[in-house]
Amino acid sequence: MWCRRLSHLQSRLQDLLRGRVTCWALQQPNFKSLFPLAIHWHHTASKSLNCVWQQHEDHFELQYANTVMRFDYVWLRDHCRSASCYNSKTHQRSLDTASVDLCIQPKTIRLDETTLFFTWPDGHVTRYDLDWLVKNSYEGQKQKVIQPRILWNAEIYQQAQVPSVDFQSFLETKEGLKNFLQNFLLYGIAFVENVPPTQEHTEKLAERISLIRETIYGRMWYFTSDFSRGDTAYTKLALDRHTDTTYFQEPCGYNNYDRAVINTVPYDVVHRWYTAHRTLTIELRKPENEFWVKLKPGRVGAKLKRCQVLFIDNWRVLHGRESFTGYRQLCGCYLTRDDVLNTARLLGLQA
Ligand SMILES: C[N+](C)(C)CCCC[C@H](N)C(=O)O
Ligand SMILES: O=C(O)CCC(=O)C(=O)O
Ligand SMILES: [Fe+2]
Repeated sequence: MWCRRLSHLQSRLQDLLRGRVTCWALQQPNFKSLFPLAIHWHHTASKSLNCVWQQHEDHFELQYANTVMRFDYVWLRDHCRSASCYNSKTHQRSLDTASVDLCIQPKTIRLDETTLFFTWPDGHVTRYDLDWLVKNSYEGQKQKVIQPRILWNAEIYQQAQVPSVDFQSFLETKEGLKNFLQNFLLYGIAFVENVPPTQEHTEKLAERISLIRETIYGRMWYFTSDFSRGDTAYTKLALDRHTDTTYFQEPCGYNNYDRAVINTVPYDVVHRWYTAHRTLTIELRKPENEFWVKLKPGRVGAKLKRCQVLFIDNWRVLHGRESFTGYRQLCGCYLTRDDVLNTARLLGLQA
């Protein structure tokens, strides 16, 4: 139902009379009864369509599917999907965006069934399906359900009883992989159980969902407290919660240990940063925000036992450890975010 405040319609009417609004397609017969003047409306679509548009000086306004959308004219020209503007095989734009006149306006706009046709001054015709416009408009995107995320603390996560996925099911079934990724996207961590405790099997798991990112620590890292690298990770010391590789141009996430000297901002901004850092750290160190996992050892003595693999989204969850004694070896790798999200999307998940 297109029901605007009367004052709004009157101001629109004044626009109309001043020639600023060039056309409407209105399917509300009762609309005319609001105004004494007879106004000529383009009834170019089936009555049930209920689609109204206005061509303003600097944008195109469309009301359809209970959404009021506003489109820039350069945008409407730039997103043309005609054969000369768009390669439908590669889904790539052929049109040179920089060639579009920034003051472009359509010469005519026509609605035929559910397609809007824009004819540009050079005669080029761009067609848009109404549903495509809703889906790809700024206003339509705002309504889109974004990937749900569950914010949790230790209690919430424990109570959620999030099931782990079995190694075999993860590797061999779409269902197992999808369930794992669904949990990973919802919580930012997810477990695979029953994994043979070898680097090869861990690598196989990782490659199931992503490319493995090679770094200065190697492709798959297999490390222990031998200080083979000049880093606390290669000791028995505790590690406070953190994320890794904050010193990379494409870090996994931020980390206090590795933070370099702050010398890019003046002292007063530095102090504001420390205050914000303190607020964050207090929150992060609240016991209720710590979820402790005792990773099952894959090897006890000479006996190999199946273990579990934990995947962490470094943009959502930090990791750390307690100090320990005895021999401990950890195997893992860094995954590329784009590829994890791509695998999730290929399985139909919102990521
Ligand atoms: C051992 N492993 C490769 C997993 C991590 C090494 C990370 C070292 C550094 N402190 C950082 O947080 O980036
Ligand atoms: O030893 C662990 O459990 C984690 C070590 C760590 O955080 C790291 O290597 O970055
Ligand atoms: Fe780490």
